[in-house]
Amino acid sequence: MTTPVTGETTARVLDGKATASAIKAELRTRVDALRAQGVTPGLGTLLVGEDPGSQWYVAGKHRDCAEVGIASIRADLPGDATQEEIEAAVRRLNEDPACTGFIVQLPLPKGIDTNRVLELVDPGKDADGLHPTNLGRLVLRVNEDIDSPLPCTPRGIVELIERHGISLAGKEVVVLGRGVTVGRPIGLLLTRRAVNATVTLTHTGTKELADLVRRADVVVAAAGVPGIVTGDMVKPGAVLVDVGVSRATDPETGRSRVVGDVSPEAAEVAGWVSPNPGGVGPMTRAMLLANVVETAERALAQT
Ligand SMILES: Nc1nc2c(c(=O)[nH]1)N[C@@H](CN(C=O)c1ccc(C(=O)N[C@@H](CCC(=O)O)C(=O)O)cc1)CN2
Repeated sequence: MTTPVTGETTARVLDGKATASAIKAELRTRVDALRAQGVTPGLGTLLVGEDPGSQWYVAGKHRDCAEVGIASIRADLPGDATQEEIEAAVRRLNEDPACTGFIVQLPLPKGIDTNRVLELVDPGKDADGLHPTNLGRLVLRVNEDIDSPLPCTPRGIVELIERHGISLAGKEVVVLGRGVTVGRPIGLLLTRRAVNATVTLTHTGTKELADLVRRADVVVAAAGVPGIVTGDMVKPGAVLVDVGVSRATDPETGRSRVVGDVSPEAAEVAGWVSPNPGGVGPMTRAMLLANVVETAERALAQT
């Protein structure tokens, strides 16, 4: 038997913007302490191509860095950059002492071997927590502290839920989507002893999706399918975390807007819901900063 997280009919908001702001204020203090000891954390970004979304995300990451006192290093390559040119840029960031952590903005252009690029990143500088070594630690360290970066979006989702006073221990979580940045790693994080949730990972081959979602105390919707979580699929009081980022033109304004995986009716049945935008996105950005600060703190502790 599972218990709904709340019994209310009007969903409360998992406010990612406010939570991210609070985390950034905490990080600012930690960055000041590092700088006082002669260490300036520096985030590098590698952006390939001119995709407007990716450009916007990367610009946001550098604005966030400025806010908390982290230095910024940008490496931008044109959309027709070759595999070799991209790999050379990764090597330069690996070797740059000013860059204490960096990310390769995803997706990379078609034809580029993304796994080969990500595997070249120095695991000690992997600010996204997506290097096989760091993902491997997440697999292996079920019960101990993990002294390496965690994937930003999964970590942000757990923080967002827990900082709203919701315990995940013993909860049934259904995840929609098996992508590398969210769906696959979040189960590893949620099933660590410190969190202790029970997780079902669903994907395009899953049968009876609606029945599985209906049992869930917490739904993490990262399928990238607009409105895939409908009202009839949601247990009253459940926690809905909307990770989907699809784009649609607003019929009233003619402007492009974000459409999530959670339909508006589903949000009415839930106990808690993350707005989209304003939920998981700001938390992803805050967790990237946390990874950079923690890497610098660990390096200082080892000197
Ligand atoms: N190397 C990585 N690439 C990508 C990641 C990632 O974590 N690492 N995730 C996404 C993009 N992403 C960060 O890079 C990201 C997406 C969205 C947001 C965000 O704050 N979104 C806003 C809304 C923005 C809008 O209106 O379009 C929000 O949710 O409020 C931040 C980061 C893929 N690539």
